[in-house]
Amino acid sequence: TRTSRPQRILKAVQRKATVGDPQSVITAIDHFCRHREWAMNVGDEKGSILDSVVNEVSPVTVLELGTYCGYSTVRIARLLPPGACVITLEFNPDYAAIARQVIKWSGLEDKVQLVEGASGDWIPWMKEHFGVQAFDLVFLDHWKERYLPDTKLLEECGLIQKGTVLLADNVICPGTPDYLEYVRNSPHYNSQYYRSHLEYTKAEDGLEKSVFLGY
Ligand SMILES: O=C(NCCCCCn1ccc2cnccc21)c1cc(-c2ccc(F)cc2)cc(O)c1O
Ligand SMILES: [Mg+2]
Repeated sequence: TRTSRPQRILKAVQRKATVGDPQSVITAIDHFCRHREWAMNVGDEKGSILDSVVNEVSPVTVLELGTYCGYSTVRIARLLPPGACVITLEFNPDYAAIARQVIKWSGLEDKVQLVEGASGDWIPWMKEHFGVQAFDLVFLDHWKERYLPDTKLLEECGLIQKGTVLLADNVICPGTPDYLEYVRNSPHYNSQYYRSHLEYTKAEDGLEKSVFLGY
């Protein structure tokens, strides 16, 4: 097919969603991915859990690892008060280009900083480049084998402090066994599993919420 799946998702947003209305962007993507083509957005069911964690944490600075088309970026940013922002990292330039347009359509570009690159390269520069002290919330949704090394890197860089909440997608499907073992057995984290389903399917998946307790 000439167009990519992210391009078709953007088309669905431009056809069905209202400019400046984040909820209509979310609804348009969920409808397209449930009824037309599956795609790896966190989706509506796990998305509601994400919403509740964002509301509970009321973060000022959020780090999202894995933007894809910007679906979860929009879900998070729409709940942030003025002055709060989400820094979202995307490795794939084609995904990033689509996400920028989806975020713009939702009218949330002032609350979002989209950065292109690999987590391992960017995390050590976050403090210096963005003037971030520590993140209040980190949403992990990128390469599943990078969840653990990047959590350790965030710790080493002082970007995780007492009270920082890590929320990880796909801890069952595709699965992140080494990450789960780490946060569930570490005395420095208080971890909780939110059982759900893989986006737009009946397969089990879930989110793991881990609160850093300090050293
Ligand atoms: O792979 C997934 N996501 C990651 C995509 C690539 C991220 C690349 N990337 C972005 C930022 C970044 C920074 N540094 C390095 C790399 C970086 C994913 C997969 C499934 C899935 C797929 C098939 C299936 F049969 C069942 C489930 C479901 C999900 O919800 C997912 O999230
Ligand atoms: Mg995911």
